[in-house]
Parts: sequence; C-alpha cells; structure tokens
Amino acid sequence: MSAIGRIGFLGGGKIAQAMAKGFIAGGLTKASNIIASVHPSDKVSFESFKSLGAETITENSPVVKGSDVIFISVKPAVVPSVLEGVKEISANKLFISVAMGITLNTLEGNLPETSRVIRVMPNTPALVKAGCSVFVRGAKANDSDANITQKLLESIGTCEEVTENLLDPITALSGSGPAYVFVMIEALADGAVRMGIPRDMAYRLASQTVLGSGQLVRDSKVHPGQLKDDVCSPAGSTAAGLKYLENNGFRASVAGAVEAATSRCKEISGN
Ligand SMILES: NC(=O)C1=CN([C@@H]2O[C@H](COP(=O)(O)OP(=O)(O)OC[C@H]3O[C@@H](n4cnc5c(N)ncnc54)[C@H](O)[C@@H]3O)[C@@H](O)[C@H]2O)C=CC1
Ligand SMILES: O=C(O)[C@@H]1CCC=N1
Repeated sequence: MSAIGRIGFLGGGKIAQAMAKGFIAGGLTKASNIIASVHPSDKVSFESFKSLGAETITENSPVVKGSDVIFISVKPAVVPSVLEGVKEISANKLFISVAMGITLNTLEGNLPETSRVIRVMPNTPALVKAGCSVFVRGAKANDSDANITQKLLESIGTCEEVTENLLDPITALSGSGPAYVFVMIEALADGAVRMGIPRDMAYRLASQTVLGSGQLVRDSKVHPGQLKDDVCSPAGSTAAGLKYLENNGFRASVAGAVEAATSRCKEISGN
C-alpha cells in the first residue's frame, strides 16, 4: 500500500479517470490501490475506468468502506443523494470533492460530523501530469488532510490552497479553461488547414504554440501584454491577425466565458 493509502472515487467519469491515471502515471500509487464506483447504467465509464487496471464497481458503499481517501466525483446534482447513501459508513473518513458549485457547507451537512472534507477544483490535463488544481479545507480537515491533498494533486500538476469564495471563478478559469483552449487549438488548426497546412501538422503546431506560450508566461513572469508586443513586428503579419481578433471581440469573448461559467457555478451553489 502507498503512503496515501487506498484511494476511492464515487463516480468514475472523465475527471476521475484523468486524476486516477495521473496518480498511477506519477508513481503516487498503483492501480490496485484505487477503486471507483459508477452508475449501474454507465457502461462507458465502467469500461474506461476499469481499463486503468483499477477495481470498478456499481455500488458506492464498498468504495467508502475500503478507502482512506474518497473523491466525490459525481455530477453536482447527485452529490446529496450519493452522500445520503453512504452517510452511515462515512464517520472519520476524508472526502475530497471535485463537484462544481457544491459548497463545503452542503458537503459537511450531508456527512457525519466527524467526516473531514476538502474541496478541490482540478482539470483534465491531470491526465498528462500537467493539471492545475486548487483546494479549500473544510472545518474538520486537519493539516495531515491538507498535506495528503497537496501530495495527491502535486503528483498530477500544480496545486495551491485557496479560500472558498474564489472557487466558483477558479472553476470557470482553470476547471473549464481547458475546453476554451481546446476550441482555440481547433480554430487555429481550422484556419491553418484553410491556408493549406495538413491537418495533423496544424494540430501539432497549434498545440505546441499554446503549450509554449503558456510556459513562457508562467516561467518568464513577463506581462502577457509585453510578450504579445514582442511578437508584433511593425506593419507585420501578427498585428494584422490581432486586429482581426480585436474587431471580432476575442478578448471580450474569452473574458465573458469566464464570467458566464462563474454565473453557472453560482446558480448551482445558490450563491
Ligand atoms: N470534467 C472536468 O473537466 C471536470 C469535472 N469536475 C467535476 O467532476 C464531477 C464529474 O464530472 P465529469 O467527470 O465530467 O462527469 P462524468 O459524467 O464523466 O462522470 C460522472 C460519473 O459519475 C457516475 N455516477 C453517476 N451517478 C452515480 C451514482 N449515483 N453513484 C456513483 N456514481 C455515479 C457516472 O457513472 C460517471 O462515472 C462534476 O461534479 C464536475 O463538476 C471538476 C473539474 C473538472
Ligand atoms: O463543466 C463542468 O461543469 C465541470 C466543472 C469544471 C469543468 N467541468
């Protein structure tokens, strides 16, 4: 058994698979230390999770009973009923919820008083150990729980502790953000294909460009506006491309997506 102990997932869908695969690939734990439950009708995530080599079942209780750390990775709407079903066996357990918009208050209110809860917002690049996660401690979570959470999340990318009031906009930024970036990569490639570049080469160059640009912002700590200016030669092609983006509301669209996604999180959380 790894130092982390057995890891359970209530819900074995996309994000659970990304995290579990990252934990295994990062050497943090073995597939044999992981167990997940899925909805009995969900053959797709049953097969996908099972293919990681981890035990995959259609009941929630064995996941809680047999795990030291239990991820809550079902859709927000079913979190209360799933917790209701395992409440009796959840005393003194550590739960880590990734459910969008489900507050610590709701999570703790649906579990026994002695359960410890941490809220996390991960993202799917965890699959390739390039995830971006944040976490918030619940009232009963102790330093050891925070350390375990940090260790788990750092094995699949970056991780920082935040306060709960930031979780909805963080969900909209880094939780949902990969989807915005994938659309951008697809759009870059579509434009390139129209200009005669082969499709596979277009994806390769577009994805490396996004990866390198993110890395440059992160590692150089230079303001992104300055880095943008550095690409724009006077009267050059980039300035022409940027003018097109500005005329078509690119900045407002991207910023607006973060605002719209935050509003949706707030609808779910009732804030
Ligand atoms: N997909 C993503 O990029 C991210 C998702 N999240 C959060 O993760 C949670 C899951 O999202 P996804 O993985 O995208 O959804 P998904 O639809 O891929 O997975 C949901 C999983 O829950 C299972 N499930 C449904 N009802 C169940 C029940 N009663 N008992 C046990 N398992 C049950 C399903 O079989 C499936 O395995 C959501 O709360 C979402 O807000 C958080 C961060 C990123
Ligand atoms: O779309 C969603 O609801 C979840 C939350 C963050 C990413 N996916």
